[in-house]
Amino acid sequence: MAETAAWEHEPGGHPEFGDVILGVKGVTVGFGDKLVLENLDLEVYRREILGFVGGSGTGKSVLMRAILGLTPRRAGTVEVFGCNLDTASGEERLEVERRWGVLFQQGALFSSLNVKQNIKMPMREHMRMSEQLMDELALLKLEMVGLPRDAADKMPSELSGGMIKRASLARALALDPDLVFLDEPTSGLDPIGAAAFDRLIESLRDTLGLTVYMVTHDLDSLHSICDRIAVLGERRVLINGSLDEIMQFDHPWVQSYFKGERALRRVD
Ligand SMILES: Nc1ncnc2c1ncn2[C@@H]1O[C@H](COP(=O)(O)OP(=O)(O)OP(=O)(O)O)[C@@H](O)[C@H]1O
Repeated sequence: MAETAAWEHEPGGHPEFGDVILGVKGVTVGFGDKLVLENLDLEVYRREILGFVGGSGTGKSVLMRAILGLTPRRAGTVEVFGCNLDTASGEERLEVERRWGVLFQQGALFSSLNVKQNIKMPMREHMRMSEQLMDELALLKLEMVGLPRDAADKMPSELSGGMIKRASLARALALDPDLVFLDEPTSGLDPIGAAAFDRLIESLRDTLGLTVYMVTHDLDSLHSICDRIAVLGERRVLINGSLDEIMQFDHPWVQSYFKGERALRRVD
């Protein structure tokens, strides 16, 4: 894993969870005359699994893309590993990018590359390594996410939905990141596949010390692996806290989401 910067050991983190790995302050994003996010604040702490929820179209993906620098912000700052992404030099920004991995909603594997080539892409982009070393590392990542070796030579079109998610996660882990962004990692998986994927995320957090930012609609994931939940609504984070704290929060969307018919039908 990459070395941690000195600032990360400085005091000032969350009393329960630890240092701030991702700090979003006053972020505003809009398209034309429509504001999607306004003056939004959010912190993500070291080694936690943060579940990020909100109604459809509230801006969860937009926020993730704004943090990653793929969608422009109209205001606000984003600090990752203590590095302000607006004032960072090109080299500092690259260093931050080497320390995060991203799993996009549809997996977003390159359809013309096989699984191994997909996993090697970030290595090729960011590191200078021999082809043989990249091959070996790619196979290691496959093993980490529970895919068989022979998946390496398969094209994305030959994979099941669950295998695509795992292959995409293997690519997100290619550079041994400290922070991973997961956009609806269990969507499209059957309940058994989704539960297995949850366990995988949790065990990677435990063994690799990852910090996980996970956009999800999956009530089971929120219940079973998230340490903290943030709820997006009305263009900002309405509340963040433990599941119990969120469930006490008197807001119509929160109440119907966490205590509605589907929530009550969940079997623990
Ligand atoms: N590039 C864009 N141009 C214009 N509008 C956009 C763009 N990207 C997103 N939006 C709008 O921003 C709003 C938030 O979209 P976003 O995809 O972030 O929602 P979401 O919370 O992730 O929804 P879901 O849970 O359904 O995936 C939507 O109204 C969407 O149409």
